[in-house]
Amino acid sequence: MLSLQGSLFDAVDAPAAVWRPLDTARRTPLSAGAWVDHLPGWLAGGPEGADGLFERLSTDVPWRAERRQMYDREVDVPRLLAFYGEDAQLPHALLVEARSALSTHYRPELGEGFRTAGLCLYRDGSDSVAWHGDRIGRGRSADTMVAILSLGETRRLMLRPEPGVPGSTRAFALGHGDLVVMGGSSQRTWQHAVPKSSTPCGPRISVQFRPRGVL
Ligand SMILES: O=C(O)CCC(=O)C(=O)O
Ligand SMILES: [Fe+2]
Repeated sequence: MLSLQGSLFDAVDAPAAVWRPLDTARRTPLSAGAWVDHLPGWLAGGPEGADGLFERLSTDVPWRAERRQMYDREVDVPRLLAFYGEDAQLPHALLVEARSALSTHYRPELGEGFRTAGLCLYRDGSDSVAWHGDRIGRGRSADTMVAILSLGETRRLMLRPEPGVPGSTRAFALGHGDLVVMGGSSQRTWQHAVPKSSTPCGPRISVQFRPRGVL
C-alpha cells in the first residue's frame, strides 16, 4: 500500500511520460458496426515510460493463476490475471494517466469513461487466450469499447467475425507501448484471441480498460 502511494506521489516530480496523441490512432472498420483503433507506440519506451511500467507491473501486481472447468476436469487458464474494479487504486500512476486520457478522448463517442482495468501476464509463447468476445456484461447486448495497452513482447491479437457476420480473420501485431481499442459492436459481432506463439518469446502484459459493467 505504501509503495502504491509512493509511486503516485513520485510521479509528480518524475519527468512526464511521452504519450502519442490519441487522435493519431488509425481506425480499421471491420463489419456489422465493429471497428479497431490501433496506435503503435502510444506510450514511449524508457524507464519513465513503457519499460519502467512493464518492470513495475511484473513485480508489483498480485498476479493470480486461475483454473476453470473444462468438461470433467479443471485446467489452468494459460496466463496470469489481476483485476482492478472502479474503486480500486490502479497499480501505477501511468495507468491512471492512460485511463484518464482514454476517457477524455473517447467519451464523445462512447458516452461514458473507462472505469476498470483487467491485467493479463502472458509468461511466454505458450500462454494465450482462446477465441471469445468480452460479453459477460453489457458487451453482450450493447456497443461498447475495450481499450488495451500492450507491454513487453509483441504478440498477435486476432479478430474474426461471428458465424453469419461477413468478413475474414484479421491480425494486429501488438508491440511494446501500443494501444488497440475494439469498439462499436466488436464484442458481440466479432471474436478475438491471442494465440500461442510458435517461436520462443518473452513475457507480455496486457492492460484492458473497460467501462462500468463491461467484462
Ligand atoms: O491479451 C490481450 O490483449 C487480450 C486479452 C483479452 O481479450 C481479455 O482478457 O478479454
Ligand atoms: Fe477479451
